[in-house]
Amino acid sequence: MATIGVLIETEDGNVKDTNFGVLTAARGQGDGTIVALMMDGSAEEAKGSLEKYGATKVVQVSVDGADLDASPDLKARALAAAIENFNLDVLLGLASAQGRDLFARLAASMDLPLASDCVALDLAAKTVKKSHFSGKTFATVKMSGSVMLCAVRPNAVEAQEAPAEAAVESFAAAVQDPGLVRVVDVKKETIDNVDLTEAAVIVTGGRPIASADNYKILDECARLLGGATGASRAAVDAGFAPHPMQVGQTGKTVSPRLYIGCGLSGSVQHFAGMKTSKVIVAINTDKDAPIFEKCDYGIIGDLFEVVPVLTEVLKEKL
Ligand SMILES: Cc1cc2nc3c(=O)[nH]c(=O)nc-3n(C[C@H](O)[C@H](O)[C@H](O)COP(=O)(O)OP(=O)(O)OC[C@H]3O[C@@H](n4cnc5c(N)ncnc54)[C@H](O)[C@@H]3O)c2cc1C
Repeated sequence: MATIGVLIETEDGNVKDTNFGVLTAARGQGDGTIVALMMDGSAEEAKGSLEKYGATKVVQVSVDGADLDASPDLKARALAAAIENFNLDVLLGLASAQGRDLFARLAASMDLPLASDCVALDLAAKTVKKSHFSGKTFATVKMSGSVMLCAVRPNAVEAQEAPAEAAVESFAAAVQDPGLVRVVDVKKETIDNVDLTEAAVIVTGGRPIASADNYKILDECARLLGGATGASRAAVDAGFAPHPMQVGQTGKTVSPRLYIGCGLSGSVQHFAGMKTSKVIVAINTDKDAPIFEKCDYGIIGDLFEVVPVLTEVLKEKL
């Protein structure tokens, strides 16, 4: 039976909600020990939320006197030391920008197999299902090696609570910084939006949105649902939205619980980025639009009429 580690990501010191789906994926797949590894934030503060989703140990990983955020290689080395110290058979984490970077360094430094963008896992069989070719296909991949490294697509596994008792520990890794790369500055996206790749709800506007200002109609609806606003490439190319909002083959890959597409034709390139959404709702004036073949619920109507009504209803109900 495997001992499973989960690398926890935080934002502004708080545990991101998307970690809970990864903890859920880890549960029931090993010997019952789930080690949550934290390299930022506070293990003491995170304990309550992590044990609610099944973590049995929460470990603060550090390197004496070092700023791990400034050296991605040092961070990977510290994580490698933690894997060895806690005898992990598997390490799971988020396939976020940070997770993809760190897991790739870890796999290279430890010469271990890595599967990124996983949407389903069978750790006993050492297989994972992962997205391939911009989401056009899914591959089931068999992994070998002493430790499996898997980065899981945010929201791909639905978070389910399973309360456990977690002990908190500290682990100071005795590792050296190879000094190859140093982060000197970090610039965050300036758009006032929840991170698209981790949002549980996304309201996306296509070409007919017609102006940057009109996105406010979608923003209001998305905010009420605690979600983010996205855009199609046609809308981005027309200058109505910045590229960080683009969903699709050449934009972001997302997997929210609810995806509301407003004025999207349903192109394969757009679907490449959002087809693993749990529920897809389409609003389109054309009853023959291809998107109606691919959605769970379709509304034939003008987004400028439908979305404001939806927003008013949400205001009443929420
Ligand atoms: C290599 C490559 C990569 C690409 N990558 C991406 C990508 O990452 N993301 C992406 O989105 N696209 C991508 N594209 C572009 C893609 O092929 C489509 O052109 C694009 O997705 C179309 O955007 P759209 O659905 O917003 O616009 P349109 O195709 O113009 O569709 C608009 C839809 O809105 C409906 N409509 C019109 N008015 C209203 C209204 N008032 N209310 C409701 N519905 C209305 C219309 O009936 C129509 O179905 C890529 C293309 C290529 C070749």
